[in-house]
Amino acid sequence: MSAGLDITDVSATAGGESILNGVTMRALPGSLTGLIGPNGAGKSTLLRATLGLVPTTSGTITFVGNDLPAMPRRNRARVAAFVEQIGANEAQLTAREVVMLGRIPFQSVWQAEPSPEDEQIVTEAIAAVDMSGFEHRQYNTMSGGEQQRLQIARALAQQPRLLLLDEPTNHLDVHAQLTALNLLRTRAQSGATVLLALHDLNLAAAFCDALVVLHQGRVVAQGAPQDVLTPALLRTVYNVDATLVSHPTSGRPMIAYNLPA
Ligand SMILES: Nc1ncnc2c1ncn2[C@@H]1O[C@H](COP(=O)(O)OP(=O)(O)OP(=O)(O)O)[C@@H](O)[C@H]1O
Repeated sequence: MSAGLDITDVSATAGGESILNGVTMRALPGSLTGLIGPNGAGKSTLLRATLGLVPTTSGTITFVGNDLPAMPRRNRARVAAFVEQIGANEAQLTAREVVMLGRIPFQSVWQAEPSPEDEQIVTEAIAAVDMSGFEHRQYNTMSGGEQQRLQIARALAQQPRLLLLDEPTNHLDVHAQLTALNLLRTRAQSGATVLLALHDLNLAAAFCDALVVLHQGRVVAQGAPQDVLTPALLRTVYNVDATLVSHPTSGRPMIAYNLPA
């Protein structure tokens, strides 16, 4: 058991097919852990299984030793936040109300209004994703990138010890991508365990402390980005020819891709 998220020998099926096959991985507090792998590898299924949203057929999933999928929903929501790939349909809510949803697990059932502390936390989360001017807009009138930033703010407002995000940089422009990943890194540095599925391997290499590679429902590599992102692995998993160089300022790996000749 670690002080973070431990996934041990987890398998899952859907529609009679094996989707996850003996997945064992760990995400530690203080670290940004990237979950990478091609379309259909099982990334979303693994994130959803972690929160008990899809059933598993074997294995254990614990956070700080507690069985996460088995936790009562409200208790789990006090510990773990999830940004799904496609945001939930909060059609009738304003942007601020969407972010306030992150405070619900902490509000008592007889509480009529959010507390001043809730309001403060929500204001800060909205500011952190550069959305302060949009608070009173209807969520369903907002662009994909604006909605994504608000979903990240909602998760931050939950002040989770475990933060799971499925493609959080989807729809974001380059500045917003860097802002979002920087925010997540800061949360990790303050002690949160952050696990995020990413398609952009250059962002994964630039920000993540550790990477877990899923391929056809199995973990095929995990470790530091510079150890995991090899041309051989990228060829096997993504079927691309990759050339690795160092980022001119950070020294982190950067990848140039080509289709195989
Ligand atoms: N309910 C289901 N019934 C049948 N197949 C499913 C179901 N849910 C997921 N799958 C299949 O499981 C596989 C893994 O899906 P998953 O969404 O976890 O992949 P992913 O790695 O997140 O992919 P992407 O990068 O495209 O988002 C896919 O082949 C998908 O079609």
